[in-house]
Amino acid sequence: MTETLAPEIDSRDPASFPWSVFHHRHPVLIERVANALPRPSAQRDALDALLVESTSGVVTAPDVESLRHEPWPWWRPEYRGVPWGETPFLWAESYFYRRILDAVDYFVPGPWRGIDPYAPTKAAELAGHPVDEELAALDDLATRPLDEQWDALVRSSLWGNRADLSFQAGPSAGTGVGGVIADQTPAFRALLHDRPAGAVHLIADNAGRELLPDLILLDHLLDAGLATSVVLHVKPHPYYVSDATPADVLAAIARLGAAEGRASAVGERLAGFVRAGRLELRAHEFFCGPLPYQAMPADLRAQFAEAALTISKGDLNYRRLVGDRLWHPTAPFAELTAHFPGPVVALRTLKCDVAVGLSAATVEALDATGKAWRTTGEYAVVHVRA
Ligand SMILES: O=P(O)(O)OC[C@@]1(O)O[C@H](CO)[C@@H](O)[C@@H]1O
Repeated sequence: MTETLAPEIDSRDPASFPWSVFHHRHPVLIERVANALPRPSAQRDALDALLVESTSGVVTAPDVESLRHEPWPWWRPEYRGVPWGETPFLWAESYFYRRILDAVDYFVPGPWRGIDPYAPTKAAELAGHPVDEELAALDDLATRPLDEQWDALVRSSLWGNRADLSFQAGPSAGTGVGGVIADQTPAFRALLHDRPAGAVHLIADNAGRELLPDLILLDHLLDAGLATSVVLHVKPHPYYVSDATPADVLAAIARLGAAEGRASAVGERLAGFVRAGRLELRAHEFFCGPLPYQAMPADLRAQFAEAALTISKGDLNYRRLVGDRLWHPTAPFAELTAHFPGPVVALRTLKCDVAVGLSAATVEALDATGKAWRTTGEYAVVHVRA
């Protein structure tokens, strides 16, 4: 049993990955948000002020009016006046993204309310040529044996997580795919193929090139009778850069429907599943909160308790699932996720310091490469807690 809690991650050390996120990645991001749309100068000023505050200042109070949708304690008033780097990284990053929405008047009644600051980048990604190529590959896949199709769909959902737009902006972007360093794909397969079909939930991560393969996987589950229904949990509003919102799901389904070949059939089928209530979209406020999943509210817990299986996508969901702590990388995934109210599968590429569920030999081999294997996105895991 992993009895003692490992230290919570923060961003105070200039040599650390979290520090580089605040000091290298965020300036690029702020610049992009500031320039992707023609913004009034007050918004530009607020974005610049946020960058200065979060890299060299102390946490200031949020715009309380804009937090009216969310329980105030999530935002930890006790961190006011504390240097950002000394607050937990999970909290600080979440709060940073929340404050970007304040800076661009996302919640303020008026013309800017509800305008997703990341929409231009998301739209460009969805319209891009690489998406056509990726979707065209579906035609060939249809001719392969079912087992191979399943593996390919899982792999594509897994590696789709690499295409997160925030990651692309960073200085530590990896080159070349390293591989799956803990692979419980057979157990994942068994949970769906060797048990009576039930409701499958998927906690989405990024829009665009991650959400497309996620939707294709969900379509497969419904079409092949591996799930009776699917629930897709997305963010109720923009959050970490490319995080999927309900609008992004609808855009992705439309993109599939407008594509050529098999992708188009998948898009039409997905639209039909939505109409028939077999694919349900949910967007709980907790998904934009700065807390680990262990602290999820009772109503959300009850939703997952009803699922035959929940699939958790991506790095941030993984951090929230196991806890954003410097666990020993061999700490068992099943133990750290025992709090989750039902079977759970994590499909994640590694993009931060959190690593668990690895064998000692794997950790030794990765350490011996001398690479920052935890943060480059070159490595991935498929973890299962049945
Ligand atoms: O959840 P995702 O999209 O896979 O990854 C999000 C993420 O890579 O962005 C952060 C840096 O901004 C990381 O700390 C973090 O986990």
